[in-house]
Amino acid sequence: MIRLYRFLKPFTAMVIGVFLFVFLQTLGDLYLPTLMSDIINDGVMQGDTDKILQIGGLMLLVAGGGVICAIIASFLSSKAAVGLGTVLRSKVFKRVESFSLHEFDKIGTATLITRTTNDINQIQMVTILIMRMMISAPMMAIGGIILAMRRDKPLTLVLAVAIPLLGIVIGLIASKMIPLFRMVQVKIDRINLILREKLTGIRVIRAFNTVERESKRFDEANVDLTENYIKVNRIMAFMMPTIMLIMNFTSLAILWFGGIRISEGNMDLGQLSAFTQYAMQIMFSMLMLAMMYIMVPRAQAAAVRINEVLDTVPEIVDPKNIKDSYSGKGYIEFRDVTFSYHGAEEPALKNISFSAKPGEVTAIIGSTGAGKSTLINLIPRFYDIDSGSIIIDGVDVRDMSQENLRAKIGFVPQKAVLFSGTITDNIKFGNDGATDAEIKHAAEIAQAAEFINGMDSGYNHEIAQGGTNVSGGQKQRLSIARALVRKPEIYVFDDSFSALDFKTDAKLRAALKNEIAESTVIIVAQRVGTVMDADRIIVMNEGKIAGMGTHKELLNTCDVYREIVSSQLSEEEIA
Ligand SMILES: Nc1ncnc2c1ncn2[C@@H]1O[C@H](COP(=O)(O)OP(=O)(O)OP(=O)(O)O)[C@@H](O)[C@H]1O
Repeated sequence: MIRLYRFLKPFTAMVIGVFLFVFLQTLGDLYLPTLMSDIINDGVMQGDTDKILQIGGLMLLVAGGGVICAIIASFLSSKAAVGLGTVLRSKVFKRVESFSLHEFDKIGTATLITRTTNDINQIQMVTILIMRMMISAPMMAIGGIILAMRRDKPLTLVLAVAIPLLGIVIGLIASKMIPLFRMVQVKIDRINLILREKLTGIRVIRAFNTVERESKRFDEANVDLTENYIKVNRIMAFMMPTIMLIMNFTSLAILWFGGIRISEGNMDLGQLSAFTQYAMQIMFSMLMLAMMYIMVPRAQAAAVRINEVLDTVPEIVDPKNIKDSYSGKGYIEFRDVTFSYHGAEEPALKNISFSAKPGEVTAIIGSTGAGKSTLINLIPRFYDIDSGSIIIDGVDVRDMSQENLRAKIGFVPQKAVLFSGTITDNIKFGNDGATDAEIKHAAEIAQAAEFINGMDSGYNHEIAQGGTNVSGGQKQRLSIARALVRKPEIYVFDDSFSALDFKTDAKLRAALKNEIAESTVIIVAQRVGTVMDADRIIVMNEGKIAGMGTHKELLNTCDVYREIVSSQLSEEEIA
């Protein structure tokens, strides 16, 4: 956790302020019992009203000052802790943004959300506690002991018994509570994971009537977390009365033995009253230390998880010496590329070699799981390859900056993703500087203009979160328009026409032909009709290239292609 406190630097003045005001408040708290002793001995016992008023006034002043210090310390500590939380959230978010897909696969989205929200909240809460108690608890404990001893040494024997006893009880309770608190984060992760999966898959759950089964799964995780909290609270419920019992017995013992000492003439009433208050302050400070002792490990567990994210070095980073002299505009070359997903036994792609140049359409076809999406995900360097090289415009993608590389590409993913905002916002996502005319033109080419114009607010139509208020085919067309408006050198369409009917698919491809004639186009498709006219068709099979050539060439040379074609087209169409 200490490591995270480096981010408190911008709030140094506030932290110093907290320490200062807590120090002053604690001084006041320690001074009050002495004043109480004076008011009893010099005022009440003597019947001196002036003294009572004088010391009473001073007590009010000290107490009032203490309250003001406490308010200021509370304000500053909250501000510094919330500031720390903001910085941490932003750092974690930035780090997560730089993750390659491999890190997302490895860490998991649900836990990244818990770490950015719940874990950072823990740190925030405990930071307030630490700032407030780090100074006051030890100061009150040590100061209280010294001042109590000054009042009456023999009576401190009562404390010599009570304090270790309290220490043992708190230690025992904490040892049971800390592991339970540590488990909380893991269980919240699980709830988030289930919740996320359920909410995104709600349609499938309803369609397959598995609402009850899924509710049960959620309930199990929920009950698990609840039971954990119940265990914590059970211990807490036991802790508070036990501690109060020890404290009350201590008061009783002090009054008992103090009474004896007063009757023997070794102590006066004022001293006894001050002693009792110091004893309570000592015990109270021990309680504060115990709270820290219990809360800090929980925050520590959260800190470890946050540091894990901050320390994760993304697999894909920009090289030190970025090469930015390109020898072309959109030339792609795969040289003997082999790639495996982490943890996979077999490479997903083996010895892939091909090239594509501007003005050409390269289509990739193959059965599901053949490695088509994997192949095109390597072009924007979503993953790094095991061996071989991917050269774009004469430069290895690993030698380019990710920004420059991706600026060359208009990527239309297999699963169209839209963001909340208007249709214009979503298309503009591809190019912030796009004019209204360019946006409209892109929509027309993508065959989206018709349905956009049919909407009440047209281009200002609000897309719901996750694009749930447009159809699958509309989503695909909007994500194609988003790529078009970018006017990139390379277009990558990952099965982006699959949700379109044959007519729209054909119209879209015809419109695209003129629009992107100068660019390098890579199209992944399942339909033979979509790839037939391509300049080059790559047939993928089990991660390898099974054949490459034009439709006609492949019909003669490639069995896999022939099989795909004959499964989709009639004999006449093939001929
Ligand atoms: N993130 C991943 N982690 C591990 N393995 C993966 C991952 N993504 C894909 N795979 C595996 O890699 C292989 C190729 O998958 P890929 O998605 O490239 O196939 P595809 O040809 O695009 O299939 P489809 O046409 O169904 O989209 C499959 O065996 C798949 O299980």
